[in-house]
Amino acid sequence: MTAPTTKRQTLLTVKNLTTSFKIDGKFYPAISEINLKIKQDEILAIVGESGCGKSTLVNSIMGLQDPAETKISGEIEFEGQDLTQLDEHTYNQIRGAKIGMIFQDPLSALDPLKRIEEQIQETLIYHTDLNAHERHDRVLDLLDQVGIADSKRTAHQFPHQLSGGMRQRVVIAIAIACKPDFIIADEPTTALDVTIQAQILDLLRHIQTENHASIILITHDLGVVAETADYVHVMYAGKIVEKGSVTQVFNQPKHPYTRSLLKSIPQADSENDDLYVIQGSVPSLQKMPKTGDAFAPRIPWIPARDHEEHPKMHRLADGHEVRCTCYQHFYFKEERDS
Ligand SMILES: Nc1ncnc2c1ncn2[C@@H]1O[C@H](COP(=O)(O)OP(=O)(O)OP(=O)(O)O)[C@@H](O)[C@H]1O
Repeated sequence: MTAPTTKRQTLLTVKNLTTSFKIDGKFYPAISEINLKIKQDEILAIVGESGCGKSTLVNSIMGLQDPAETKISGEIEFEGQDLTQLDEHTYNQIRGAKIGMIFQDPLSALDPLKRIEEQIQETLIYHTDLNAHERHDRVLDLLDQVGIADSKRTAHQFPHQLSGGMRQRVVIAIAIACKPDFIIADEPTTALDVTIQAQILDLLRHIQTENHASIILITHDLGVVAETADYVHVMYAGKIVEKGSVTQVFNQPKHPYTRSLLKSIPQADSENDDLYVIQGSVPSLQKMPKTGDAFAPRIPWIPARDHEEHPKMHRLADGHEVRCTCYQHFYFKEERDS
């Protein structure tokens, strides 16, 4: 983990971002009031369970949503440009060159009919002036960089001839081909075995240090956050409910959702192997309450008066913020019952 400093330059600033999807002719927000900053050389983890809006957030940053079905408001400032205002042509020049993307499932991210070399070369052809010879060298160099031992052989193979971990290394090679300042990794280890997961996380950390890249790491796994990130934003029902350094959030979690997530991580030294289960689920977009704390229905033993009607972010310490004042009154149900 990189020690947080305040001297680095801000690379990406998201201001008051809302992304809504059209469902049966009406727009419903999937994420709203999103404010975040990422500086050079930082790894920011976005964590939350399925449906809380993590992918919507990164797809909005990457401009990957269908404009006919999506409404975006707010600003996404990257290297002095507001990405929400870009046309498709300009976006294409940024994607791949300045922002690299690593997807969850390497198999669907790769073209099954093309050799690995051709797939890496495509990015180089689009974004660089390298000649064929230089591109070939760069492909081998990239495969070396992502820890593929026999780069010449792998360059010649098709995706189905590689293991899941090798395929994800290839996807990472494509993402870093043009040395982007910024990488978005959307659940990069979810489809992989536990031992391979650790290797891929090591690789991401290595790339961040070597290339001085900033990384947004999307995950539902707090273990991954603790291992890899400098900062963490916890999302619930389309909003950031807690943000801070990994140390702040892990040592002094405040929001009831963060505390529940942390309680769900199996403890190596605990005699109790049962996982803590947070009852309920993230509401669908049509059922999302317009006011009140969206997490309140999952902690019904906390009285309504302890939640804010329009929950705001509250500053707890430098960089550490929590949504809604309910954290001041929260306790786990078992604590009351015991
Ligand atoms: N194109 C779309 N049209 C309509 N609703 C959508 C669309 N994409 C996502 N949603 C809805 O937006 C909400 C957030 O989804 P999103 O995929 O961003 O969550 P997530 O946290 O990334 O979940 P997962 O971990 O399962 O990918 C969900 O309720 C989802 O059903």
